Amino acid sequence: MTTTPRRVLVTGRTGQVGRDLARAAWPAGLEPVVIGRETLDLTDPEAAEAAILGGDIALVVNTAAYTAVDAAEENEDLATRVNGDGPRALARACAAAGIPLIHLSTDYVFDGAKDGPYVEDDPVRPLGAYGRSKLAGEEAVRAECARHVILRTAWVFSAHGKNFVKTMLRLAAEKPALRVVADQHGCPTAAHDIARMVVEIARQLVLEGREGAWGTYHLVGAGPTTWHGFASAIVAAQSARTGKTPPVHPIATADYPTPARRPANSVLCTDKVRSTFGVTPRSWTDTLAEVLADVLVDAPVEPGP
Ligand SMILES: NC(=O)C1=CN([C@@H]2O[C@H](COP(=O)(O)OP(=O)(O)OC[C@H]3O[C@@H](n4cnc5c(N)ncnc54)[C@H](OP(=O)(O)O)[C@@H]3O)[C@@H](O)[C@H]2O)C=CC1
Ligand SMILES: Cc1cn([C@H]2C[C@H](O)[C@@H](COP(=O)(O)OP(=O)(O)O[C@H]3O[C@@H](C)C(=O)[C@@H](O)[C@H]3O)O2)c(=O)[nH]c1=O
Ligand SMILES: [Mg+2]
Repeated sequence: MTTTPRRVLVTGRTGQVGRDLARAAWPAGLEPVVIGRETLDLTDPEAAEAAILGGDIALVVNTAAYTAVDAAEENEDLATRVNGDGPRALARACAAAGIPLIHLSTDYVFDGAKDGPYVEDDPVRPLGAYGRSKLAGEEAVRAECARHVILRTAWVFSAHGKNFVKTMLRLAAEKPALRVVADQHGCPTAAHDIARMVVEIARQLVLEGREGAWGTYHLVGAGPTTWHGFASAIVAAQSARTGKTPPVHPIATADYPTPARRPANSVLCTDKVRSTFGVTPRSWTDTLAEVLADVLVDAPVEPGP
């Protein structure tokens, strides 16, 4: 006997996580419907209703967001409309349709002053406009849709889109040396690893009808590092292929001025998501190797002069 698969609406089709959710291995009972801005612009609350109500949807996964951290300082209104008001409209529509919402958030809701990994109920205090806008989204989701799973992830990388890995590959090809901050600690996370775990959580919520696990979870790659540590690993892997090894100099945050302030420590503890959903985030060193292989197949990085 076959049953009709349950439809899971995924936003952010062109984004890192949305793209990998489209490519992920979904169980037979779930059918991802991955949509982009042209179908659901998060700044249009009526679009959220239209996409969810009457769409025969069993779950929504919201990966779409305004993610330009520095630009958000000058565009906080737009960032807040996309990251705060957009999720509010989605959450309202989910509640009206009687379905749960998985919503992605960020380590940048924390101020970075904690000594040690952040747990889910640690106090939040974003340092910048992007973090404030994402915090507004978390609060709106909690207020509007009781059946929610908020997943805070961090330092997302993939072979596609804009991310730190792609930036470092480009700089390593162009520059004789790199300078990267060594006093900001966090957890690099591969988009395909997020996608794999989101699918498993979706399976439990929809196919097992799991109730009672609603709330906020940290979901990041295993193995804390610094941006300098991350950059060094990227460049080392790259130089094994190109034979070029530009040095990666550790610098202080003060020596790399940016419009947005970033947390000095945003290492997240993943015990809660592991014990609740039985998912195990993979080491970023392993997933980095997979992403680099993908980058080089898709768009070989030119060697520098
Ligand atoms: N990237 C990172 O390092 C981190 C990301 N996160 C969170 O994880 C989630 C996924 O991030 P990631 O995949 O990297 O994001 P990307 O920046 O790769 O993609 C963002 C997506 O959001 C879409 N989007 C932007 N504005 C709108 C809008 N007004 N209406 C509809 N869609 C819109 C973009 O569409 P378009 O192509 O049309 O612009 C794109 O598909 C986000 O919630 C983000 O805040 C959390 C921690 C780290
Ligand atoms: C390019 C470059 C950056 N840096 C620093 C700047 C900054 O402190 C750090 C990371 O820079 P990026 O701008 O790539 O990363 P950033 O945009 O801060 O990445 C963040 O994006 C949002 C969406 C999130 O939610 C966060 O989890 C996080 O992934 O590296 C250097 O030190 N040297 C360099 O050459
Ligand atoms: Mg950035």
